[in-house]
Amino acid sequence: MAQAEEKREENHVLLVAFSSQGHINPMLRLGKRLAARGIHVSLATTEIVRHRMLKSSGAGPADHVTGIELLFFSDGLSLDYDRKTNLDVYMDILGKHGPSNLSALIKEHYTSPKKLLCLVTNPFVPWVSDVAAEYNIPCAMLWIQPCALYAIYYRCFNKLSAFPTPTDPDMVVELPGLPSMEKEDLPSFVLPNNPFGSFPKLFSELFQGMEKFKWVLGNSFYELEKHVIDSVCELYPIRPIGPLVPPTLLGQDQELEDASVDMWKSDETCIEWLTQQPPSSVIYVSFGSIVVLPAKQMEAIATALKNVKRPFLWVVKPPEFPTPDGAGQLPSWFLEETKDQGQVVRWSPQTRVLSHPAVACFITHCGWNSMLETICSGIPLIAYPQWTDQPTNAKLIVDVFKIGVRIKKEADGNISSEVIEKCIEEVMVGPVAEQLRKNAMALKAEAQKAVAADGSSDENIRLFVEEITCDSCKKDGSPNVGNLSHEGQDKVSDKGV
Ligand SMILES: O=c1ccn([C@@H]2O[C@H](COP(=O)(O)OP(=O)(O)O)[C@@H](O)[C@H]2O)c(=O)[nH]1
Ligand SMILES: O=C(O[C@@H]1O[C@H](CO)[C@@H](O)[C@H](O)[C@H]1O)c1ccc(O)c(O)c1
Repeated sequence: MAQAEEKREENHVLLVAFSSQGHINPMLRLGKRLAARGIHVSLATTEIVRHRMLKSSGAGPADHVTGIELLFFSDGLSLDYDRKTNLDVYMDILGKHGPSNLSALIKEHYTSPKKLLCLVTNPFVPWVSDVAAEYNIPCAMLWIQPCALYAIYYRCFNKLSAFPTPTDPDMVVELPGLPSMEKEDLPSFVLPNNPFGSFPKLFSELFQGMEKFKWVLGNSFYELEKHVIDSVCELYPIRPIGPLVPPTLLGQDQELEDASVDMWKSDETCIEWLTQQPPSSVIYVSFGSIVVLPAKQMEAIATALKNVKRPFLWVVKPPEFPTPDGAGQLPSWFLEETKDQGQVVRWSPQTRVLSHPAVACFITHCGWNSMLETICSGIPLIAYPQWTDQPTNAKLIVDVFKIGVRIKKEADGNISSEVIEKCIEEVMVGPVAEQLRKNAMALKAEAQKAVAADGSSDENIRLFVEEITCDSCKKDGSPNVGNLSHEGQDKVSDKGV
Protein backbone atom coordinates (compact mmCIF):
# COMPACT_ATOMS: atom_id res chain seq x y z
CA MET A 1 0.00 0.00 0.00
CA ALA A 2 1.30 3.49 -0.86
CA GLN A 3 2.52 5.50 2.14
CA ALA A 4 -0.15 8.20 1.76
CA GLU A 5 -2.93 5.59 1.82
CA GLU A 6 -1.44 3.88 4.84
CA LYS A 7 -1.40 7.22 6.66
CA ARG A 8 -4.93 7.98 5.52
CA GLU A 9 -6.25 4.76 6.99
CA GLU A 10 -4.34 4.72 10.21
CA ASN A 11 -6.17 6.51 13.06
CA HIS A 12 -8.36 8.23 10.53
CA VAL A 13 -11.68 10.09 10.83
CA LEU A 14 -13.73 11.19 7.82
CA LEU A 15 -15.91 14.29 8.32
CA VAL A 16 -18.84 14.77 5.94
CA ALA A 17 -20.46 18.21 5.68
CA PHE A 18 -23.35 19.88 3.91
CA SER A 19 -22.25 22.45 1.32
CA SER A 20 -22.63 25.71 3.25
CA GLN A 21 -19.78 27.70 4.79
CA GLY A 22 -21.58 27.74 8.16
CA HIS A 23 -21.64 23.93 8.21
CA ILE A 24 -18.16 23.18 6.82
CA ASN A 25 -16.15 25.55 9.01
CA PRO A 26 -17.22 24.17 12.40
CA MET A 27 -16.54 20.68 11.00
CA LEU A 28 -13.02 21.70 9.93
CA ARG A 29 -12.38 23.20 13.38
CA LEU A 30 -13.50 19.96 15.00
CA GLY A 31 -11.07 18.26 12.59
CA LYS A 32 -8.26 20.50 13.84
CA ARG A 33 -8.99 19.58 17.44
CA LEU A 34 -8.95 15.88 16.58
CA ALA A 35 -5.72 16.34 14.63
CA ALA A 36 -4.17 18.02 17.69
CA ARG A 37 -4.78 14.71 19.48
CA GLY A 38 -3.05 12.60 16.85
CA ILE A 39 -6.02 11.74 14.58
CA HIS A 40 -5.71 11.99 10.79
CA VAL A 41 -8.66 13.84 9.35
CA SER A 42 -10.29 14.31 5.92
CA LEU A 43 -13.42 16.22 5.05
CA ALA A 44 -15.81 15.25 2.27
CA THR A 45 -18.39 17.65 0.89
CA THR A 46 -20.08 18.32 -2.43
CA GLU A 47 -18.54 19.63 -5.66
CA ILE A 48 -20.37 22.97 -5.41
CA VAL A 49 -18.05 23.88 -2.52
CA ARG A 50 -14.92 23.29 -4.60
CA HIS A 51 -16.49 25.39 -7.35
CA ARG A 52 -17.24 28.29 -4.95
CA MET A 53 -13.80 28.09 -3.32
CA LEU A 54 -12.12 28.27 -6.72
CA LYS A 55 -14.25 31.23 -7.72
CA SER A 56 -13.45 33.04 -4.46
CA SER A 57 -9.68 32.48 -4.50
CA GLY A 58 -9.07 32.37 -8.22
CA ALA A 59 -6.30 29.87 -7.36
CA GLY A 60 -5.76 26.21 -8.28
CA PRO A 61 -7.90 23.43 -6.77
CA ALA A 62 -7.84 23.37 -2.97
CA ASP A 63 -7.11 19.88 -1.72
CA HIS A 64 -6.05 20.61 1.87
CA VAL A 65 -6.98 23.06 4.62
CA THR A 66 -4.23 23.24 7.24
CA GLY A 67 -3.48 19.53 7.09
CA ILE A 68 -7.07 18.36 6.56
CA GLU A 69 -7.56 16.70 3.18
CA LEU A 70 -10.62 17.86 1.22
CA LEU A 71 -12.57 15.34 -0.86
CA PHE A 72 -15.56 16.13 -3.07
CA PHE A 73 -18.56 14.17 -4.36
CA SER A 74 -21.47 15.16 -6.59
CA ASP A 75 -24.84 16.14 -5.08
CA GLY A 76 -26.52 15.06 -8.34
CA LEU A 77 -27.12 18.61 -9.67
CA SER A 78 -25.22 20.76 -12.14
CA LEU A 79 -22.95 23.46 -10.70
CA ASP A 80 -25.10 26.33 -12.02
CA TYR A 81 -28.37 24.98 -10.52
CA ASP A 82 -30.13 27.51 -8.21
CA ARG A 83 -30.08 25.40 -5.05
CA LYS A 84 -31.32 28.19 -2.80
CA THR A 85 -34.54 28.98 -4.67
CA ASN A 86 -35.29 25.27 -5.16
CA LEU A 87 -34.30 24.17 -1.67
CA ASP A 88 -36.75 21.24 -1.40
CA VAL A 89 -35.65 19.84 -4.77
CA TYR A 90 -32.01 20.27 -3.75
CA MET A 91 -32.44 18.44 -0.44
CA ASP A 92 -34.38 15.68 -2.18
CA ILE A 93 -31.79 15.11 -4.95
CA LEU A 94 -28.94 15.33 -2.43
CA GLY A 95 -30.66 12.68 -0.28
CA LYS A 96 -31.06 10.43 -3.35
CA HIS A 97 -27.61 10.79 -4.91
CA GLY A 98 -25.48 11.70 -1.89
CA PRO A 99 -25.34 8.22 -0.29
CA SER A 100 -24.12 6.33 -3.39
CA ASN A 101 -21.71 9.09 -4.41
CA LEU A 102 -20.23 9.30 -0.91
CA SER A 103 -19.98 5.52 -0.76
CA ALA A 104 -18.12 5.49 -4.11
CA LEU A 105 -15.77 8.21 -2.81
CA ILE A 106 -14.97 6.11 0.26
CA LYS A 107 -14.31 3.03 -1.91
CA GLU A 108 -12.09 5.07 -4.20
CA HIS A 109 -10.01 6.70 -1.44
CA TYR A 110 -9.78 4.03 1.23
CA THR A 111 -8.42 0.55 0.59
CA SER A 112 -9.95 -0.75 3.84
CA PRO A 113 -12.81 1.62 4.74
CA LYS A 114 -13.67 -0.30 7.86
CA LYS A 115 -10.35 0.78 9.35
CA LEU A 116 -11.77 4.31 9.61
CA LEU A 117 -12.30 5.18 13.28
CA CYS A 118 -15.59 6.87 12.50
CA LEU A 119 -17.54 9.12 10.16
CA VAL A 120 -18.69 12.46 11.55
CA THR A 121 -21.66 14.08 9.85
CA ASN A 122 -23.86 17.12 10.34
CA PRO A 123 -27.64 17.45 10.54
CA PHE A 124 -28.44 18.27 6.89
CA VAL A 125 -26.81 15.06 5.59
CA PRO A 126 -28.19 12.52 8.08
CA TRP A 127 -27.97 9.68 5.52
CA VAL A 128 -24.21 9.59 6.10
CA SER A 129 -25.00 7.25 9.02
CA ASP A 130 -26.37 4.68 6.51
CA VAL A 131 -23.15 4.89 4.49
CA ALA A 132 -21.20 4.38 7.73
CA ALA A 133 -23.33 1.31 8.52
CA GLU A 134 -22.66 -0.09 5.03
CA TYR A 135 -18.94 -0.15 5.87
CA ASN A 136 -19.46 -1.08 9.51
CA ILE A 137 -17.93 2.19 10.72
CA PRO A 138 -19.32 3.97 13.80
CA CYS A 139 -20.96 7.32 13.11
CA ALA A 140 -21.02 10.56 15.12
CA MET A 141 -23.01 13.72 14.46
CA LEU A 142 -21.72 17.24 15.01
CA TRP A 143 -24.82 19.31 15.85
CA ILE A 144 -23.94 22.73 14.41
CA GLN A 145 -26.69 24.82 16.02
CA PRO A 146 -27.34 25.59 19.70
CA CYS A 147 -28.04 22.56 21.92
CA ALA A 148 -31.43 24.27 22.51
CA LEU A 149 -32.35 23.50 18.90
CA TYR A 150 -31.29 19.90 19.33
CA ALA A 151 -33.62 19.63 22.35
CA ILE A 152 -36.53 21.35 20.57
CA TYR A 153 -36.26 19.19 17.44
CA TYR A 154 -35.76 15.99 19.44
CA ARG A 155 -38.97 16.61 21.38
CA CYS A 156 -40.93 17.91 18.41
CA PHE A 157 -40.07 15.17 15.93
CA ASN A 158 -40.47 12.38 18.50
CA LYS A 159 -43.82 13.94 19.53
CA LEU A 160 -42.75 14.27 23.18
CA SER A 161 -44.19 17.79 23.61
CA ALA A 162 -46.96 19.90 22.12
CA PHE A 163 -46.02 22.28 19.27
CA PRO A 164 -48.14 24.73 17.22
CA THR A 165 -50.55 23.11 14.74
CA PRO A 166 -52.69 24.56 11.92
CA THR A 167 -55.61 24.67 14.38
CA ASP A 168 -53.56 26.13 17.24
CA PRO A 169 -50.79 28.11 15.50
CA ASP A 170 -50.22 30.52 18.40
CA MET A 171 -49.71 28.08 21.24
CA VAL A 172 -46.87 28.81 23.66
CA VAL A 173 -44.34 25.97 23.89
CA GLU A 174 -42.98 24.93 27.29
CA LEU A 175 -39.90 22.70 27.31
CA PRO A 176 -37.51 21.66 30.10
CA GLY A 177 -34.40 23.81 30.37
CA LEU A 178 -35.80 26.58 28.13
CA PRO A 179 -37.91 29.71 28.60
CA SER A 180 -41.53 29.66 27.35
CA MET A 181 -41.48 30.11 23.60
CA GLU A 182 -44.04 31.92 21.45
CA LYS A 183 -44.31 31.20 17.75
CA GLU A 184 -41.83 33.94 16.84
CA ASP A 185 -39.26 32.27 19.10
CA LEU A 186 -39.54 28.82 17.55
CA PRO A 187 -37.46 27.48 14.67
CA SER A 188 -39.38 28.03 11.43
CA PHE A 189 -39.18 24.34 10.52
CA VAL A 190 -41.53 23.33 13.38
CA LEU A 191 -44.25 25.86 12.49
CA PRO A 192 -47.35 24.93 10.50
CA ASN A 193 -46.64 27.68 7.93
CA ASN A 194 -43.09 26.47 7.15
CA PRO A 195 -42.85 26.44 3.34
CA PHE A 196 -39.91 23.97 3.16
CA GLY A 197 -41.37 20.47 3.48
CA SER A 198 -37.97 18.80 3.09
CA PHE A 199 -36.76 19.88 6.55
CA PRO A 200 -39.52 18.44 8.78
CA LYS A 201 -39.14 15.21 6.76
CA LEU A 202 -35.37 15.20 7.20
CA PHE A 203 -35.57 16.01 10.92
CA SER A 204 -38.30 13.39 11.54
CA GLU A 205 -36.09 10.69 10.06
CA LEU A 206 -33.05 12.00 11.88
CA PHE A 207 -34.58 12.36 15.34
CA GLN A 208 -36.55 9.12 15.15
CA GLY A 209 -33.38 7.22 14.23
CA MET A 210 -30.84 8.72 16.60
CA GLU A 211 -29.50 5.28 17.57
CA LYS A 212 -27.57 5.38 14.29
CA PHE A 213 -25.27 7.90 15.94
CA LYS A 214 -22.92 6.61 18.58
CA TRP A 215 -22.03 10.13 19.62
CA VAL A 216 -23.70 13.53 19.31
CA LEU A 217 -21.27 16.42 19.65
CA GLY A 218 -22.48 20.02 19.88
CA ASN A 219 -20.96 23.30 18.69
CA SER A 220 -21.64 25.02 21.99
CA PHE A 221 -20.22 24.93 25.51
CA TYR A 222 -21.70 23.54 28.68
CA GLU A 223 -21.61 26.78 30.65
CA LEU A 224 -23.60 28.55 27.92
CA GLU A 225 -26.49 26.07 27.71
CA LYS A 226 -26.20 24.03 30.88
CA HIS A 227 -29.94 23.66 31.61
CA VAL A 228 -31.00 22.53 28.18
CA ILE A 229 -27.97 20.23 27.83
CA ASP A 230 -28.90 18.57 31.12
CA SER A 231 -32.53 18.31 29.95
CA VAL A 232 -31.61 15.99 27.05
CA CYS A 233 -29.26 13.77 29.03
CA GLU A 234 -32.04 11.25 29.62
CA LEU A 235 -33.25 11.41 25.99
CA TYR A 236 -30.15 11.29 23.82
CA PRO A 237 -27.18 13.15 25.27
CA ILE A 238 -25.27 15.84 23.44
CA ARG A 239 -21.66 16.63 24.34
CA PRO A 240 -20.70 20.25 23.79
CA ILE A 241 -17.20 20.62 22.34
CA GLY A 242 -17.28 24.25 21.15
CA PRO A 243 -17.27 27.04 20.44
CA LEU A 244 -15.72 26.00 17.12
CA VAL A 245 -14.45 29.44 16.10
CA PRO A 246 -10.98 30.64 15.02
CA PRO A 247 -8.31 30.20 17.75
CA THR A 248 -7.62 33.97 17.75
CA LEU A 249 -11.15 34.56 19.10
CA LEU A 250 -10.52 32.12 21.93
CA GLY A 251 -7.45 33.81 23.36
CA GLN A 252 -5.43 30.84 22.11
CA ASP A 253 -1.91 30.98 20.72
CA GLN A 254 -1.82 33.66 18.00
CA GLU A 255 0.36 31.28 15.98
CA LEU A 256 -2.34 28.60 15.83
CA GLU A 257 -3.76 28.41 12.33
CA ASP A 258 -7.51 28.39 11.77
CA ALA A 259 -9.09 25.63 9.69
CA SER A 260 -11.77 27.14 7.46
CA VAL A 261 -12.81 27.62 3.87
CA ASP A 262 -13.87 30.88 2.21
CA MET A 263 -16.57 30.66 -0.38
CA TRP A 264 -16.50 34.41 -0.99
CA LYS A 265 -13.51 36.72 -1.19
CA SER A 266 -13.51 39.08 1.77
CA ASP A 267 -12.83 42.78 1.38
CA GLU A 268 -9.89 43.49 3.68
CA THR A 269 -10.06 47.27 3.19
CA CYS A 270 -12.69 47.44 5.90
CA ILE A 271 -10.10 46.53 8.55
CA GLU A 272 -8.04 49.56 7.59
CA TRP A 273 -11.19 51.69 7.76
CA LEU A 274 -12.09 50.26 11.19
CA THR A 275 -8.65 51.20 12.46
CA GLN A 276 -9.46 54.84 11.75
CA GLN A 277 -12.66 54.77 13.85
CA PRO A 278 -12.90 55.55 17.59
CA PRO A 279 -12.99 52.58 20.01
CA SER A 280 -16.43 50.92 20.43
CA SER A 281 -18.10 53.20 17.91
CA VAL A 282 -18.95 51.09 14.84
CA ILE A 283 -22.22 49.25 14.18
CA TYR A 284 -21.43 46.08 12.22
CA VAL A 285 -24.32 44.78 10.08
CA SER A 286 -24.44 41.41 8.32
CA PHE A 287 -27.10 38.81 7.53
CA GLY A 288 -24.74 35.95 6.70
CA SER A 289 -24.33 33.98 3.52
CA ILE A 290 -27.89 32.93 2.69
CA VAL A 291 -30.46 35.52 3.82
CA VAL A 292 -31.51 38.09 1.20
CA LEU A 293 -33.67 40.84 2.75
CA PRO A 294 -36.64 42.30 0.85
CA ALA A 295 -36.11 45.83 -0.54
CA LYS A 296 -38.43 47.36 2.12
CA GLN A 297 -36.35 45.96 4.96
CA MET A 298 -33.11 47.09 3.31
CA GLU A 299 -34.65 50.57 3.15
CA ALA A 300 -35.59 50.53 6.86
CA ILE A 301 -32.08 49.47 7.91
CA ALA A 302 -30.49 52.03 5.58
CA THR A 303 -32.68 54.84 6.99
CA ALA A 304 -31.92 53.84 10.59
CA LEU A 305 -28.16 53.73 9.98
CA LYS A 306 -28.23 57.15 8.37
CA ASN A 307 -30.40 58.68 11.13
CA VAL A 308 -28.32 57.45 14.09
CA LYS A 309 -25.27 59.19 12.60
CA ARG A 310 -22.85 56.60 13.95
CA PRO A 311 -20.13 54.85 11.92
CA PHE A 312 -21.25 51.55 10.39
CA LEU A 313 -19.86 48.64 8.40
CA TRP A 314 -22.57 46.86 6.40
CA VAL A 315 -22.05 43.61 4.49
CA VAL A 316 -24.33 43.64 1.48
CA LYS A 317 -23.69 40.35 -0.31
CA PRO A 318 -25.02 40.53 -3.87
CA PRO A 319 -27.69 37.85 -4.36
CA GLU A 320 -26.35 34.87 -6.36
CA PHE A 321 -29.53 34.91 -8.45
CA PRO A 322 -30.74 38.56 -8.48
CA THR A 323 -34.47 39.30 -8.73
CA PRO A 324 -36.18 42.37 -10.29
CA ASP A 325 -37.86 43.36 -6.97
CA GLY A 326 -34.58 44.78 -5.62
CA ALA A 327 -34.25 42.23 -2.80
CA GLY A 328 -30.86 42.36 -1.12
CA GLN A 329 -29.96 45.68 -2.75
CA LEU A 330 -29.22 49.05 -1.18
CA PRO A 331 -31.61 51.95 -1.78
CA SER A 332 -30.24 54.16 -4.56
CA TRP A 333 -29.64 57.17 -2.24
CA PHE A 334 -27.71 55.30 0.45
CA LEU A 335 -24.07 55.22 -0.66
CA GLU A 336 -23.96 58.88 -1.64
CA GLU A 337 -25.72 60.12 1.52
CA THR A 338 -23.59 58.09 3.93
CA LYS A 339 -20.22 58.19 2.21
CA ASP A 340 -18.52 59.94 5.13
CA GLN A 341 -20.28 57.84 7.75
CA GLY A 342 -19.72 54.19 6.93
CA GLN A 343 -18.51 51.43 4.64
CA VAL A 344 -20.36 48.83 2.61
CA VAL A 345 -18.58 45.63 1.57
CA ARG A 346 -19.72 42.53 -0.32
CA TRP A 347 -18.16 40.11 2.20
CA SER A 348 -16.10 40.90 5.27
CA PRO A 349 -13.38 39.07 7.20
CA GLN A 350 -16.07 38.77 9.90
CA THR A 351 -14.12 37.27 12.76
CA ARG A 352 -11.45 39.99 12.44
CA VAL A 353 -14.19 42.62 12.28
CA LEU A 354 -15.98 41.37 15.39
CA SER A 355 -12.80 41.32 17.46
CA HIS A 356 -11.70 44.78 16.27
CA PRO A 357 -11.69 47.34 19.14
CA ALA A 358 -13.64 49.84 16.99
CA VAL A 359 -16.69 47.57 16.76
CA ALA A 360 -19.44 48.31 19.29
CA CYS A 361 -22.30 45.98 18.33
CA PHE A 362 -23.57 43.61 15.65
CA ILE A 363 -26.93 43.74 13.83
CA THR A 364 -27.27 40.08 12.83
CA HIS A 365 -29.61 37.46 11.35
CA CYS A 366 -28.52 35.23 14.28
CA GLY A 367 -26.86 32.41 12.33
CA TRP A 368 -25.24 30.26 15.02
CA ASN A 369 -21.70 30.74 13.71
CA SER A 370 -22.11 34.51 13.80
CA MET A 371 -23.52 34.28 17.31
CA LEU A 372 -20.65 32.18 18.63
CA GLU A 373 -18.13 34.50 16.99
CA THR A 374 -19.84 37.47 18.67
CA ILE A 375 -19.94 35.74 22.06
CA CYS A 376 -16.20 35.09 21.75
CA SER A 377 -15.63 38.75 20.89
CA GLY A 378 -17.56 39.96 23.93
CA ILE A 379 -19.82 42.47 22.18
CA PRO A 380 -23.63 42.90 22.32
CA LEU A 381 -26.00 41.96 19.49
CA ILE A 382 -29.11 43.36 17.82
CA ALA A 383 -31.08 40.36 16.63
CA TYR A 384 -33.00 40.38 13.39
CA PRO A 385 -33.72 36.67 12.80
CA GLN A 386 -35.25 35.35 9.57
CA TRP A 387 -35.78 31.58 9.48
CA THR A 388 -34.57 28.09 10.58
CA ASP A 389 -32.81 28.25 14.00
CA GLN A 390 -32.48 32.06 13.94
CA PRO A 391 -35.70 33.01 15.83
CA THR A 392 -34.74 30.66 18.68
CA ASN A 393 -31.17 31.95 18.64
CA ALA A 394 -32.60 35.47 19.03
CA LYS A 395 -34.68 34.31 22.01
CA LEU A 396 -31.51 32.87 23.59
CA ILE A 397 -29.62 36.13 23.01
CA VAL A 398 -32.25 38.23 24.73
CA ASP A 399 -33.71 36.01 27.47
CA VAL A 400 -31.07 33.40 28.28
CA PHE A 401 -27.63 34.81 27.49
CA LYS A 402 -28.85 38.39 28.03
CA ILE A 403 -26.34 39.89 25.59
CA GLY A 404 -28.62 41.71 23.18
CA VAL A 405 -31.96 43.12 22.07
CA ARG A 406 -34.30 42.09 19.27
CA ILE A 407 -35.78 44.15 16.45
CA LYS A 408 -39.53 43.61 16.78
CA LYS A 409 -41.49 43.27 13.55
CA GLU A 410 -44.69 45.22 12.86
CA ALA A 411 -47.96 43.28 12.51
CA ASP A 412 -47.49 43.16 8.70
CA GLY A 413 -44.06 41.51 9.07
CA ASN A 414 -42.12 44.66 8.16
CA ILE A 415 -39.71 46.59 10.36
CA SER A 416 -39.67 50.31 10.99
CA SER A 417 -36.50 52.38 10.96
CA GLU A 418 -37.57 53.99 14.28
CA VAL A 419 -37.56 50.60 16.03
CA ILE A 420 -34.08 49.83 14.65
CA GLU A 421 -32.82 53.25 15.77
CA LYS A 422 -34.15 52.59 19.30
CA CYS A 423 -32.41 49.20 19.42
CA ILE A 424 -29.14 50.76 18.32
CA GLU A 425 -29.30 53.47 21.00
CA GLU A 426 -30.23 50.88 23.63
CA VAL A 427 -27.11 48.77 23.01
CA MET A 428 -24.78 51.76 22.51
CA VAL A 429 -25.46 54.02 25.49
CA GLY A 430 -27.01 53.97 28.96
CA PRO A 431 -27.47 51.39 31.70
CA VAL A 432 -28.91 48.64 29.46
CA ALA A 433 -25.91 48.94 27.14
CA GLU A 434 -23.55 48.74 30.08
CA GLN A 435 -25.19 45.60 31.47
CA LEU A 436 -25.26 43.91 28.05
CA ARG A 437 -21.54 44.63 27.58
CA LYS A 438 -20.76 43.21 31.04
CA ASN A 439 -22.74 40.04 30.29
CA ALA A 440 -21.07 39.71 26.90
CA MET A 441 -17.59 40.00 28.42
CA ALA A 442 -18.45 37.40 31.08
CA LEU A 443 -19.62 34.91 28.42
CA LYS A 444 -16.49 35.54 26.39
CA ALA A 445 -14.41 34.54 29.43
CA GLU A 446 -16.53 31.38 29.92
CA ALA A 447 -16.05 30.42 26.27
CA GLN A 448 -12.28 30.75 26.58
CA LYS A 449 -12.28 28.63 29.73
CA ALA A 450 -14.37 25.89 28.09
CA VAL A 451 -11.86 25.29 25.28
CA ALA A 452 -8.70 25.78 27.35
CA ALA A 453 -6.83 22.70 28.64
CA ASP A 454 -9.14 20.76 31.01
CA GLY A 455 -12.11 23.05 30.27
CA SER A 456 -15.51 21.41 29.74
CA SER A 457 -15.30 21.30 25.91
CA ASP A 458 -11.66 20.23 25.90
CA GLU A 459 -12.57 17.38 28.25
CA ASN A 460 -15.41 16.28 25.96
CA ILE A 461 -13.05 16.20 22.96
CA ARG A 462 -10.59 14.15 25.00
CA LEU A 463 -13.34 11.66 25.89
CA PHE A 464 -14.50 11.43 22.28
CA VAL A 465 -10.97 10.68 21.03
CA GLU A 466 -10.50 8.14 23.82
CA GLU A 467 -13.70 6.36 22.80
CA ILE A 468 -13.17 6.33 19.01
CA THR A 469 -9.65 4.97 19.45
CA CYS A 470 -10.43 2.38 22.13
CA ASP A 471 -10.45 -1.11 20.58
CA SER A 472 -13.40 -2.49 22.53
CA CYS A 473 -15.53 0.57 21.60
CA LYS A 474 -14.61 0.16 17.94
CA LYS A 475 -15.61 -3.52 17.87
CA ASP A 476 -18.83 -2.91 19.78
CA GLY A 477 -21.37 -2.52 17.00
CA SER A 478 -24.15 -1.50 19.37
CA PRO A 479 -25.66 1.93 18.92
CA ASN A 480 -24.86 4.88 21.15
CA VAL A 481 -22.58 4.82 24.13
CA GLY A 482 -25.26 6.55 26.15
CA ASN A 483 -23.74 5.68 29.50
CA LEU A 484 -20.35 6.93 28.51
CA SER A 485 -21.83 10.18 27.24
CA HIS A 486 -23.79 10.52 30.41
CA GLU A 487 -20.74 9.84 32.56
CA GLY A 488 -18.81 12.34 30.48
CA GLN A 489 -21.56 14.88 30.98
CA ASP A 490 -21.70 14.29 34.70
CA LYS A 491 -17.99 14.82 34.89
CA VAL A 492 -18.40 18.11 33.10
CA SER A 493 -21.52 19.05 35.08
CA ASP A 494 -19.47 18.93 38.27
CA LYS A 495 -17.48 21.79 36.85
CA GLY A 496 -20.52 23.77 35.76
CA VAL A 497 -20.77 27.35 36.88
O1 LIG B 1 -19.32 39.11 5.50
C1 LIG B 1 -19.30 38.03 6.08
C2 LIG B 1 -20.45 37.40 6.61
C3 LIG B 1 -20.32 36.18 7.23
N1 LIG B 1 -19.12 35.57 7.32
C4 LIG B 1 -18.98 34.25 7.97
O2 LIG B 1 -19.96 33.36 7.47
C5 LIG B 1 -20.44 32.53 8.51
C6 LIG B 1 -21.94 32.65 8.55
O3 LIG B 1 -22.47 31.61 9.30
P1 LIG B 1 -23.80 31.77 10.11
O4 LIG B 1 -24.08 30.47 10.76
O5 LIG B 1 -23.71 32.93 11.00
O6 LIG B 1 -24.89 32.13 9.03
P2 LIG B 1 -25.25 31.56 7.57
O7 LIG B 1 -24.43 32.33 6.61
O8 LIG B 1 -24.89 30.11 7.54
O9 LIG B 1 -26.68 31.86 7.48
C7 LIG B 1 -19.78 32.99 9.80
O10 LIG B 1 -18.75 32.12 10.17
C8 LIG B 1 -19.24 34.36 9.46
O11 LIG B 1 -18.03 34.69 10.12
C9 LIG B 1 -17.98 36.18 6.83
O12 LIG B 1 -16.89 35.64 6.94
N2 LIG B 1 -18.11 37.39 6.22
O1 LIG C 1 -28.90 26.27 7.60
C1 LIG C 1 -28.31 26.79 6.70
O2 LIG C 1 -27.31 27.70 6.94
C2 LIG C 1 -27.06 28.26 8.22
O3 LIG C 1 -26.50 27.31 9.07
C3 LIG C 1 -26.19 27.75 10.38
C4 LIG C 1 -25.67 26.56 11.17
O4 LIG C 1 -26.61 25.51 11.10
C5 LIG C 1 -27.44 28.34 11.02
O5 LIG C 1 -27.19 28.74 12.33
C6 LIG C 1 -27.93 29.48 10.19
O6 LIG C 1 -29.07 30.04 10.78
C7 LIG C 1 -28.25 29.01 8.79
O7 LIG C 1 -28.58 30.09 7.95
C8 LIG C 1 -28.62 26.52 5.31
C9 LIG C 1 -29.92 26.21 4.95
C10 LIG C 1 -30.23 25.98 3.62
C11 LIG C 1 -29.26 26.08 2.66
O8 LIG C 1 -29.53 25.88 1.34
C12 LIG C 1 -27.98 26.39 3.01
O9 LIG C 1 -27.04 26.47 2.03
C13 LIG C 1 -27.65 26.61 4.33
